[in-house]
Amino acid sequence: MHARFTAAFSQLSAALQTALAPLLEQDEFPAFLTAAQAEAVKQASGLDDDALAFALLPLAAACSLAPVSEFFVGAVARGLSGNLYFGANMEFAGTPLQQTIHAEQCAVTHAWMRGERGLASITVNYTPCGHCRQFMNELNSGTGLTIRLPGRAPATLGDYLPDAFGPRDLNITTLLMDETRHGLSSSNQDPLTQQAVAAADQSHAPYSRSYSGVALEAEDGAVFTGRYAENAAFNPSLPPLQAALILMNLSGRDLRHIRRAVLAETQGSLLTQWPATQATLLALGCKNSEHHLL
Ligand SMILES: O=c1ccn([C@H]2C[C@H](O)[C@@H](CO)O2)c(=O)[nH]1
Ligand SMILES: [Zn+2]
Repeated sequence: MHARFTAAFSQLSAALQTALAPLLEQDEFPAFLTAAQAEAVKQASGLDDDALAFALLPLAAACSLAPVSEFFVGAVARGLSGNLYFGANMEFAGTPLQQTIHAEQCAVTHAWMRGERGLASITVNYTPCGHCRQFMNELNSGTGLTIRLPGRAPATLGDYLPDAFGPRDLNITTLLMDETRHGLSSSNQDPLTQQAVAAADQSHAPYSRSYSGVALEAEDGAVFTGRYAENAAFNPSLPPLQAALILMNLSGRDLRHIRRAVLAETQGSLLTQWPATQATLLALGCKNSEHHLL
């Protein structure tokens, strides 16, 4: 089991420990449970869907990187498939606070990057901040998304975000997690570049149409990709590097072990991710970053 989970795992009920041990002891626990795995864990532990999501929160929070706040937030997103995806907040020393990833953004992006096409609910160990409420209002579940917090009755995003401003106010109909392709391709045959291009092709950038994606190669050869996710209110948008860092962190790898990085983005568009991407990578000790214009 990855060392970050041991303390949280030891606090779980005996039945839940027995049910989760085979998953956590895999060579690389991917920080999500398939619907079938979640069903088996429910059977073995006697927990229902909601109780299981709450019980998993300490494990999700154990994935937090919080050198600034030392405030460890965990989230578990349930996809329409029934899969359960972990999320945790991630802070980056040596960068502006704007580079921070909230636990809710992490869980949502995790689900999206693994091909989930919508969310049913999200369970969080603290009340979601305004920025997260706005970030989640970009999802195709709209204000109907169920939010579960400790000690509160389940409520919807609409309850937590009354009078919401969202994509429809800007006449946008393709929502976050909707299937989308922009027809982007590149003749460059480098595999890492191709992965960054594929991520850009599936990015959510209906406001700027500045599509972008990132591919990271870890020192052990593993590759992590990230798609850009824009938000109707602009500031809660999540850059493509952050999406890739989410998958790398959740895999259990140290973010200071990036061997090579590629940012692919559309040429001549209004926005660019390049300076911020390069700066955050430098703060993580990665000097080997490339900019591929499409
Ligand atoms: O809804 C919230 C509120 C805060 N945080 C994180 C962001 C930052 O890392 C830390 C302190 O705000 O907690 C979240 O993950 N979700
Ligand atoms: Zn937040």
